[in-house]
Amino acid sequence: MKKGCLFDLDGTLVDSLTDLALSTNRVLELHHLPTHELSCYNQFVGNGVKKLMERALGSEHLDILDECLADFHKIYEEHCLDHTLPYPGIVDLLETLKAHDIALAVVTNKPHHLAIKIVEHLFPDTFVTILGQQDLYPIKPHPQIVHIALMTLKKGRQECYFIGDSNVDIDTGYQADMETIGVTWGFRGRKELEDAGADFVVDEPFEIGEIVLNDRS
Ligand SMILES: O=C(O)COP(=O)(O)O
Repeated sequence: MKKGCLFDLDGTLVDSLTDLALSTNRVLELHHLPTHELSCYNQFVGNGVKKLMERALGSEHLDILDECLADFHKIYEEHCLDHTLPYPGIVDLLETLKAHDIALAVVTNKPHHLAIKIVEHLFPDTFVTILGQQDLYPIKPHPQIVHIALMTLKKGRQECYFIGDSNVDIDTGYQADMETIGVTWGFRGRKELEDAGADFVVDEPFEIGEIVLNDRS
């Protein structure tokens, strides 16, 4: 049986799209630029805040990227828990996994301090470690952040699943030589996860529990 799960955050554990989109659109408004529909942000999120802002600005406005990033950090820090909630079934799943002594970690491209703020608020005392984007290591899909999480969990890569909603997550798990579970309720959907080569693709959180607890490897 597997002994640990490494979870992506945005689009996997929590639906954070509205807060990310509203904060980014607020930055665009401050700079008198056109805003984007909420649905566009499904594709903008996943490679960290810098990439999110680059995508929202478009290639013709990258000269103001640093300014916009500073504005985003201020606005999003204040609003990151306005609408952000766990997806239905996630809290039950995490409780089931914990009850079976599965060690849990969050591995996200969201800025580290905000990942901690959101996860500790929505899932207190649930995760052994929460790792977000910081200058100490590259963002996903580079596997270094996974190696740090596994060391903290004191688990080997074959003992854990990497679970996420995007090709970045599946690629991260692949590069770390782990089995991967793609989730379809997040920002990207089944096709992207299958194309990325996910070992499993699930439509409901409880299915993760079934895969992890029935694992015979
Ligand atoms: O900020 C992002 O790019 C999204 O972070 P994620 O790794 O939790 O999907």
